[in-house]
Order: sequence, then structure tokens, then C-alpha cells
Amino acid sequence: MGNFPTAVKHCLSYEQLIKDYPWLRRWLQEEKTKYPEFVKIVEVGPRDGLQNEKEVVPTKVKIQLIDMLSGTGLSVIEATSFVSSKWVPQMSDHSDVLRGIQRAPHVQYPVLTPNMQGFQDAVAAGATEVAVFGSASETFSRKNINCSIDDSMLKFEEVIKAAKEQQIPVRGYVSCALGCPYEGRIEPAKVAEVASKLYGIGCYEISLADTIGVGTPGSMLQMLQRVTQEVPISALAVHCHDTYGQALANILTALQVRGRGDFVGNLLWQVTQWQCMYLDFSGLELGIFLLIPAFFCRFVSFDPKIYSCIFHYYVFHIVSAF
Ligand SMILES: CC(C)(COP(=O)([O-])OP(=O)([O-])OC[C@H]1O[C@@H](n2cnc3c(N)ncnc32)[C@H](O)[C@@H]1OP(=O)([O-])[O-])[C@@H](O)C(=O)NCCC(=O)NCCSC(=O)C[C@@](C)(O)CC(=O)[O-]
Repeated sequence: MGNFPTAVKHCLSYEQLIKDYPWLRRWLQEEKTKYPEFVKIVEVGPRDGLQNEKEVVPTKVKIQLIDMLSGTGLSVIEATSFVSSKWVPQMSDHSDVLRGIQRAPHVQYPVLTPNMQGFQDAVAAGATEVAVFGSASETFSRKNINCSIDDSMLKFEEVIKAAKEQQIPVRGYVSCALGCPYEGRIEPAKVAEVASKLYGIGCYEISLADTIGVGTPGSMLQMLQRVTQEVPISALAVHCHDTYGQALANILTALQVRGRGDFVGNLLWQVTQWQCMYLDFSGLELGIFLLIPAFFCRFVSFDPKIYSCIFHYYVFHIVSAF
């Protein structure tokens, strides 16, 4: 709404709309009953956001960012990723980040662990929750974690077994749930198969990821209808990239599928907390008190390169919202 005059923006404001159209509040209330009463947000910016940035953000800035996010009311912040620094140099300081953050008592800080080496390093650095990440696309699996889907399941099983012995909960991701950069469309049946395997081997929650943001409400609905035949919906989450501006629509579709009850959504770097405010306006309890603190918590560095890398999406969305 950047180019609209103030008067127009005022007319389009939520408060003004409610005032001008009293039926709208009733309608929103009715709409609200179609959604879960509470949505758990998993903030993955410090991991998924920063792993994709060209600039490697300094460790102390990452720590400061996570610490500030901890004060926003989020209950889960994915902190880092115990992967090979040759593959993802942006996450090479994983142990220092995990050791350096100040853990808030109400917050979980899961980290990615693709194999036993990652798991052991994560535990040594103090991880209390981990996540394994598989894919519904064979090619993506090989390019991302250098093994087939079947081999990845064997590695994850090992991780989950070790995690169970130490009472460490394990989440699971299914990448390419709505499309693959190499294979294109992925059959919902394949997503259901991989999700069901992850659930079967002990992941307590499966996050279905639209890795390249090609999903639409239609494909999200189709995919969820199929996956929920295999995995209870209470164990599902969605992780939506906003590459083509569809993330919020896709999240809302997932919430409608879920209906009343809890649901989990990954709050991505690309789906900013600022954007999630629109969901808050639609009457959903997001479980976060984040707007202003989350905005300011982005200002943790004065280095222009780091600044622009961390704040790109936030600044963009804030500017476009006014
Ligand atoms: C999975 C591996 C590690 C396999 O990597 P590999 O090369 O197949 O592993 P390997 O077992 O053959 O070992 C080769 C070398 O890697 C080392 N190594 C082995 N494991 C580890 C480890 N855990 N941490 C650090 N080092 C490790 C190991 O020690 C050895 O070192 P060398 O002897 O050559 O010096 C590699 O392919 C990798 O790191 N891939 C990166 C994957 C990644 O981080 N991708 C991005 C995150 S996933 C994602 O973004 C999707 C998601 C979750 O967001 C959802 C969505 O949106 O789709």
C-alpha cells in the first residue's frame, strides 16, 4: 500500500472497515470458527533464513537475533543446523550459536541434524530438540543430503533411536511437498508416503515444506487431503516459502483443513512475522506478541551488509504495508 494516500489507507484500515461495515465483524467471527483457536509458530529465520543469505552473518549477531526473538513470545525458534560446513558455510558456527544463546524457559530451540555426526555434535553443544529433513523428491534428496530417500530414512532412524535414548524429541521435514526444483510436480501420494515413514520411525511432528514456493491453495488442499489419510493431522505442520507470494494463502488453506484445535506453522524468513500480522487481524491467536519487538529485534547490527541481509524481507514488508 506504499503509494496510496493517507485518506485511502485510513478507509482501508481494519478499524475503519469494522466501523463502516458492522456485519464484517460478525462475518469474521463466523470465519474464525473455521480455524484453529491457537496456532503454534515455529520461527525458522535464524536457520532457514540465514542459511540462504550470501553474506555469512557473524555469530554474535545470530545470537543476538535469537535472544531477541526469545523475548517475543515465540515458543519454538529453530536455532541452527548441524550440517557440513563445506555444504552450507553459513551454518558452520552452529555449536557456538547454540552455546551462546540465552535460553528462555518457555522456548524450544530445535536444530537440524541430518545424520549421527550432526546429532552428536548438536547434543554436545546442548541441543534439547532436533529435526531430521527428508524429501518427497528423489533428486532433491540426493542434491540436498547426498543420499536417496530410502538411505536418508536409515540415517534418520539411527538419529531418532539415539535421540529417544536421551529423551530428545525429533521433528521431521518433508521437502518438495508441493513441487521440486528438479522434478517439478510431486505426487501427493509420494509426500504421504515419506511423511508416514517419518511419523512411523518416531518424528513427533512432520513439517510439510513448500521448498520453492510453487504451492497454491489448490495444491496445498490436495496434498493435505492425501497426507492426512496416513498421518494424524495433529502431527502435521506446514512450512511455506513465499517465493511467488502464495505463502499466506497456503497457510490459511492448511488452517482451514485443520479446523478447530492446534496447528503448527513454520514461520519462515520469507513469511515474515509482519505478514503474519494479517493472520492475527483475521482473528487467529498466533501465540506470539511479536509485532514491535520482532521488528526491532532485526536491528541487531549496524554493518550495512549484514543489516541489509538480515532486514531485507522485514524492511520490504514494513515499507509495503504503510
Ligand atoms: C547431509 C550431509 C552432511 C552429508 O554429507 P556427505 O558428504 O554425504 O557426508 P559423508 O557422511 O559422506 O561425509 C563426508 C564429510 O562430511 C562430514 N560430515 C558428514 N556429516 C556431517 C555433519 N552432520 N556435520 C558436519 N560434517 C559432516 C564428514 O565428517 C566428512 O568430512 P571429511 O572427512 O570429508 O572432512 C551433507 O549433504 C550436508 O551437509 N548437506 C546440507 C544439507 C542442508 O543443510 N540443506 C539445507 C537445509 S534443508 C532445507 O533447507 C529444507 C527445509 C528443512 O528448510 C525444508 C524446506 O524448505 O524444504
